[in-house]
Amino acid sequence: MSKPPFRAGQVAVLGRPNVGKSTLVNALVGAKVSIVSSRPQTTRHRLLGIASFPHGQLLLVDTPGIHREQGKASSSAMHRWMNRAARGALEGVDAALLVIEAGRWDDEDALAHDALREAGVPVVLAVNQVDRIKDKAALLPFLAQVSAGRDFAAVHPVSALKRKGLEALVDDLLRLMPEQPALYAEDEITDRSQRFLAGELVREQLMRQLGAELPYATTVEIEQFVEEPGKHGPLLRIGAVVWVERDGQKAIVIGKGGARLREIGSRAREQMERLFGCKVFLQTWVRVREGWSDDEAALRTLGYHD
Ligand SMILES: Nc1nc2c(ncn2[C@@H]2O[C@H](COP(=O)(O)OP(=O)(O)OP(=O)(O)O)[C@@H](O)[C@H]2O)c(=O)[nH]1
Repeated sequence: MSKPPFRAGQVAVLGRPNVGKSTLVNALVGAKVSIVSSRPQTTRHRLLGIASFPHGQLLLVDTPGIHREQGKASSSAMHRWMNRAARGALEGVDAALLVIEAGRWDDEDALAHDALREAGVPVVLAVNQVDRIKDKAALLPFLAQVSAGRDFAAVHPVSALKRKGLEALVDDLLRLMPEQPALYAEDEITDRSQRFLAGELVREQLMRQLGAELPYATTVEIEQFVEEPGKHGPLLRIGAVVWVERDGQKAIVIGKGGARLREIGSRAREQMERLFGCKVFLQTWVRVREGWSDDEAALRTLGYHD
C-alpha cells in the first residue's frame, strides 16, 4: 500500500463554554498549550496549538466559542470581543471542529453549527465527555438525533480527558486538510510567545485556587519577561500583574498575609519551569483598575485586540 499523502491545514475549534475545548486541544497537541479549568469562559484569547502526526499536521485555533448576546454580562466589551474573536477565527480555516457535551445539544450548539455552516467550512462534530455516560447504548440515539438533518463531515464520540477516540477524529480532520508539507517544524507546539503562555499559566492558577471567588473581571498582564544567563543555564525573570476592579477583590486574591498570592505564584512558576524547561523567577502583584472589563480602550492596552 502506498503511503498516504501528507496533509496540513487549519482547524477552528468551537463550542459552548466549558464543553472541554481546551482539554481536547491539549490532548491533540500532546502538551499543555491552552489553559483548562472548570470555570466557564476560561479561554479569552485565540490560541494556536500545533498537532503533528506522521501523516499530517493540524493547526488548531482554539476559540472562546460563539456566544449568544444575552443578559447584562454579555453586553460588556469583553463579550463583544469574544464574539468578534470567534467569528474571526473562521476566516481561512480548512475545517471546523465543533465540540459538544455528550447527551446535550442546545440552542447555543445549534447557533454555533449554523455559524459554521454560514462560513462554508466542513464541520466535524466531537461529542466529548463520553466517559461520563454510564449507559453507552444511550449514546447511539443521541448521535442519530444530532446528526439528523445536518451535514457533518464526521461525528466522533470522544473523551478529551481520557484521550479516547482521538485517533479516528484526527484521521477525519486530516482528510479535510489540503495536501501540503508541514507548516511548522514538528517540535513547535505553539506560535504563541512564551510571554503569553506565562500569563495564561498565572490565570489558570488564579482560577484553580480562587474558584467561584475569582472576580469575573480579572486579567493578567506580563509586565516583565527577560531571559538572563544563570549559573545552570538560562533563567527567566517574569513579572505578572493581576488586575482586579476593586480593593475588596485585591484582598481576596492576595489572601491572609499574602498566602494565596504566594501559592498562586509558586504553582504558576512550577508550571512555567516545566513548560519552558528552564529556571523561572516569578514576581506577582495585584493592582486595581476600576471598570476595565467594560472599557474597550483598557482591553486593548491589556492585549485583547481584534
Ligand atoms: N469527564 C470529562 N471531563 C472533561 C472532558 N473534557 C473536559 N472535561 C472537563 O470539563 C471542564 C472544562 O474543560 P475546558 O477544556 O476548560 O473547557 P473549554 O470548553 O475549553 O472551556 P472555555 O475555555 O470556558 O470555553 C474541565 O473541568 C475539564 O477537566 C472529558 O472528556 N471528560
